[in-house]
Amino acid sequence: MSTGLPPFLQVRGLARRFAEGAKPVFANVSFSLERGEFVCVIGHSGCGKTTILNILAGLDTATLGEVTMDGREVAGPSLDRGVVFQGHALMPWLSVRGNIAFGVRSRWPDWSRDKVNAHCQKYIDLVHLTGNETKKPSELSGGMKQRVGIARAFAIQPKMLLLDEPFGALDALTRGAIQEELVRICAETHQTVFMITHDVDEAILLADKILLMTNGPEARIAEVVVNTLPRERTRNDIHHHPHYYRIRNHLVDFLVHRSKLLQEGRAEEAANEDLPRVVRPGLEDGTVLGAGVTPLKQVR
Ligand SMILES: Nc1ncnc2c1ncn2[C@@H]1O[C@H](COP(=O)(O)OP(=O)(O)OP(=O)(O)O)[C@@H](O)[C@H]1O
Repeated sequence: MSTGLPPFLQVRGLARRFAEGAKPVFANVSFSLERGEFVCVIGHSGCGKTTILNILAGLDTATLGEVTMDGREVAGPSLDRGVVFQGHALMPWLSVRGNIAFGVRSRWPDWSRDKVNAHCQKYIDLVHLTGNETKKPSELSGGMKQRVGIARAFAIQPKMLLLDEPFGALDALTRGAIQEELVRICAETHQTVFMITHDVDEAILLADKILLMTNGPEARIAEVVVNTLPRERTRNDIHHHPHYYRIRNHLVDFLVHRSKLLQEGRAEEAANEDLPRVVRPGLEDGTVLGAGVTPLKQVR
């Protein structure tokens, strides 16, 4: 239901060009997130997903367009936004606790050592790393390192969490376990999340909305798929839901066929009305998606 307030995160008309005279990697990218929403973005390699995430993080600057979060323009990195990279990017000389404490001390410089440690412990426990506090990254498995990355991002209590394929390098079992932890932590903390993934099942498990990007150059968001599965879902039961395969087939069909057709301007051939809730942000006329998102088609 609309509150009449601007969305928590508003992205308008974003474009990024890396060389003078070259086509932009993506153009007219517009979307919004509400507080507490979990959004995944899916698109082929090179369409600009990481670049968009970096712009949201304040680590890169758009050639055109603007990003506002909580009413303020994003103009540089901030502890209001926590980032988890695929390669976890831990500081190898610091322990598990040290890696997490680093951001916590920056966020709350006045806190005592005991308070910092107690705060870190809460997040170490949350990601089930209790007992590993003094280990260095070299002593941890890939899954444990990724848990440290997640704990570090959550511990600064960011207004928004940005996840760049955080589970891409993990084996299927570890990935599943951490995905479920992420679902649990997000439910407990009502965290707002923007996440890149190549895995459609991961997107259906985690996301409230799935942004589908066409191929680059000049990639754009062609559809916003609203996940109609109940939010209380687990990896083990999700495929029993009657909508599961409809949503999954829609996403796979987009990646296999429609993303390319849309990039070639063949929007009519790419039309697909097989889902109950799909928003097409200004597919033909380039209308900016934002506060005025309109479901152009709702098929039941
Ligand atoms: N700093 C840069 N300088 C020049 N080109 C860049 C730079 N960063 C990204 N690019 C180019 O922009 C395009 C989009 O890159 P980006 O990493 O954002 O894509 P992606 O969708 O995240 O890809 P993947 O799924 O493979 O991670 C690529 O063609 C890449 O080579």
